[in-house]
Amino acid sequence: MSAFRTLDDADLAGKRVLVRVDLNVPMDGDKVSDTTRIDRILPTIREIADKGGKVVLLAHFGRPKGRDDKNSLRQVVPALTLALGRPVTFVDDCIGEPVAKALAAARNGDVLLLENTRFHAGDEKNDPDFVRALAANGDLYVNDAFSAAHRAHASTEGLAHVLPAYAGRTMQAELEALSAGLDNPTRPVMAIVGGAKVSTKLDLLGNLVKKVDVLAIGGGMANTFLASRGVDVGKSLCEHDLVGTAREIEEKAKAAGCEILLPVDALVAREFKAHPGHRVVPVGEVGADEMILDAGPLSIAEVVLRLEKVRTLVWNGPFGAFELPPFDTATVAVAKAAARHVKAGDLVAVAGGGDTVAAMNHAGVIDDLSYVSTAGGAFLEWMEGKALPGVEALRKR
Ligand SMILES: Nc1ncnc2c1ncn2[C@@H]1O[C@H](COP(=O)(O)OP(=O)(O)O)[C@@H](O)[C@H]1O
Ligand SMILES: O=C(OP(=O)(O)O)[C@H](O)COP(=O)(O)O
Repeated sequence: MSAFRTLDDADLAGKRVLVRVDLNVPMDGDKVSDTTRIDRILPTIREIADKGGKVVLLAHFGRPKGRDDKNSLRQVVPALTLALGRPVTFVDDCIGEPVAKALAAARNGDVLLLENTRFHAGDEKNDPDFVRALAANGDLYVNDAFSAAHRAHASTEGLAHVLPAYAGRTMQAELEALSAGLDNPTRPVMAIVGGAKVSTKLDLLGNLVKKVDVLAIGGGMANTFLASRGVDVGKSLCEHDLVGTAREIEEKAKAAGCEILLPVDALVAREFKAHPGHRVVPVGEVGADEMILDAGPLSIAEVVLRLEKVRTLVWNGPFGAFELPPFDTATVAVAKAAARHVKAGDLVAVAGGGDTVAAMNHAGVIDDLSYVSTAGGAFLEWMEGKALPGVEALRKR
């Protein structure tokens, strides 16, 4: 018996179904640059619509402080409509009159997308009044946003306590695939953690080092660790106030017998743009006006060599600013090496995260890894063995 109620258990016909999805998709200007998160929620949307429910999509975008055009979900409507092949009605708010009016005008099977839930501070605060305001426009709640399930927010957690709650098809599929691939991982296990969300992911590395044999660190995360070792990282993305936490993680890793791999060389540039004129330097020789934008060739070789030895790889966060060539070099080289090992049958490789998925697509390995999750932070927390609030709230009580 499933631990969750699923769409199989829901009577959807004629119901207003609040569906939490993750539309925090990578953008190139005002266009969605990778539609994986959109593609993965289509089965849930179609099933609810085809069974006669009114689909009311709830999602966040970015980390806005209040309402702003840059973080409006309106910009996702064309890509969602195209992928779904059905009209999507955009509603300019996620609570109150505008939603009630749009629902009154909607027919069974229609799809509505509500504006960014994070335009209201009550979402991230899981404020009971905001939960009630969201719930006022729904009869049922479906959570299909595994990739946001590590957040105990009103739209990811609070709603499950006030409306009949169900796991969506992607939520089910993610949990099943991750369990099948990683519940009993074959050792040695290597984790790669890179990317830009340093402050929110740094803390969880303290537990991750107890679960893995090697932790290779890239991206802005690596710069913070390099700074904690006294390396001058110039103008690189780096959380200088977290160098103490980075040091503590290194100590925890040592105690747990987990080896930490940091870049020894880097691609640096003065400007954050494609082909800006770059140089390869040892990490100790970054100029005061330069930024580390990718790992260098020696660092890539080191990680690729480890892939010969490890049997399981979990990966969140690119090694560099992969959207801007040539700073995709390390991410593409390591992704291709991982795919070769998966093909040879000597590696289970699972990668996840909004931008990581885009990076794996860019490297052309999306179908060659063992599993690609839409989740980054949530996937790492799941890997740590942490209970995810959005998942826990769905459990049958
Ligand atoms: N050295 C770097 N400097 C600046 N940005 C970087 C660097 N390395 C990686 N990034 C950026 O990190 C972003 C992805 O990080 P993150 O959001 O943490 O990953 P995910 O969405 O997969 O969880 C990418 O947009 C990439 O450009
Ligand atoms: O993109 C997301 O996570 P990810 O970058 O870890 O893949 C999720 O939408 C969560 O976003 P948040 O980290 O702003 O809460």
